[in-house]
Amino acid sequence: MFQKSKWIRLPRNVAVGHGVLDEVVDVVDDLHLQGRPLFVTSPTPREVAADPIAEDFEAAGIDPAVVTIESATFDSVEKVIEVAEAEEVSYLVGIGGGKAIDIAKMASHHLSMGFLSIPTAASHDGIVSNRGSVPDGDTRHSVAAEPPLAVVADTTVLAEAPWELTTAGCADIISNYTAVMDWRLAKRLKNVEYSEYAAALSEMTAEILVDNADLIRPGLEESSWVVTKALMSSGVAMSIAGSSRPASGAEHLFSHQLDRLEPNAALHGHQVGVGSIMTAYLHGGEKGFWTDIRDALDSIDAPTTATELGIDDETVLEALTSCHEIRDRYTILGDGMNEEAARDVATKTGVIS
Ligand SMILES: NC(=O)c1ccc[n+]([C@@H]2O[C@H](COP(=O)([O-])OP(=O)(O)OC[C@H]3O[C@@H](n4cnc5c(N)ncnc54)[C@H](O)[C@@H]3O)[C@@H](O)[C@H]2O)c1
Ligand SMILES: O=P(O)(O)OC[C@@H](O)CO
Ligand SMILES: [Zn+2]
Repeated sequence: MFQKSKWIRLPRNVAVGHGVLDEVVDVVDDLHLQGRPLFVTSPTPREVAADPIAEDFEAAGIDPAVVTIESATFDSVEKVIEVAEAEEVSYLVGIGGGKAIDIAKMASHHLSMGFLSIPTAASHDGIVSNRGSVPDGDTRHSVAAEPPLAVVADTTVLAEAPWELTTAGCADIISNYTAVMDWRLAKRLKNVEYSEYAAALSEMTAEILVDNADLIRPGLEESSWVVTKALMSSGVAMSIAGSSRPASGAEHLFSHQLDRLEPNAALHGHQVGVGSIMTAYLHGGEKGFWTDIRDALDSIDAPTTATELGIDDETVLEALTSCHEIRDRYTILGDGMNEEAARDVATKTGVIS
């Protein structure tokens, strides 16, 4: 007897493009959200977007509360929850990079409140996803969180953000190739839950981005359009899967471990991109797919080596040999690489010299 069932939670409104930051009040109105919002932001995104949006709310007779967070930690989530309760707000708005949006969606989840996602950088594929990611003891990966009711992604703002944030978003998408390879491997070897739709969407998203690499150039608003659509599509793949599997495999384990070994050394997207070169090599052997991944990253100015990440070779090896332990997620790393094998893959792919 067929007994399978699931919920797929997706945003109702997605406003993307030139100048849509001016339409946040309209989006809220369209969702019939009442009461006071709490803006969850960080210092630069506050100046770039949260303050101008607050002025629009004030002009509409709504007085938003604002909380600025500095880091993606459980303390930040707690702080947001406390402010939300003290200020008696009705819904949350995450405005910023991946960290501000993650904190907002995790606090919303705890508070059972609606949440809007307003990215100020096309740097990560958590804009739409129902996942939130903060370090937790020895672990570092995303957990279930509130998906946004709406996304407002202004390509003017995203194009003005530092270029490396956009290249990080591209690399987060390019890493979908190896994430899906790991997912299929885990399905074959461990019979993990798998969605062909989510996997296909994730791969197609990476494919379209790579096919449009010529359009991805600094300061070009069309680049933000191309990259943001890919980031949202990848987030939808995660929501369909009900997990980050379509967008997170061993390359993400590697990045999460780097975050623990050397916090804030490089952007999330850049780290997963470099990880993806190495895990593609492990999947494909000496002459294979890994050069396509490296060349795709190179074509959009994303790092392809440890030096470009600003991380030393020994830290790369330590992350490679230990990252399989930080999460119960079967990947090409299996039960872990030894140091010799790690040095071999990192050297042969040119990640270390
Ligand atoms: N939940 C998910 O599904 C998911 C997916 C991918 C990544 N993530 C998480 O997202 C985080 C990475 O996101 P990130 O790379 O955006 O990091 P981040 O949020 O730290 O942003 C990087 C920097 O860019 C700044 N910034 C943002 N917009 C700017 C703008 N317009 N102008 C100038 N500076 C701006 C931020 O203030 C910050 O200093 C990681 O914690 C990662 O785990 C989550
Ligand atoms: O579940 P994790 O590994 O945090 O992945 C989420 C996101 O970074 C995928 O791009
Ligand atoms: Zn990611």
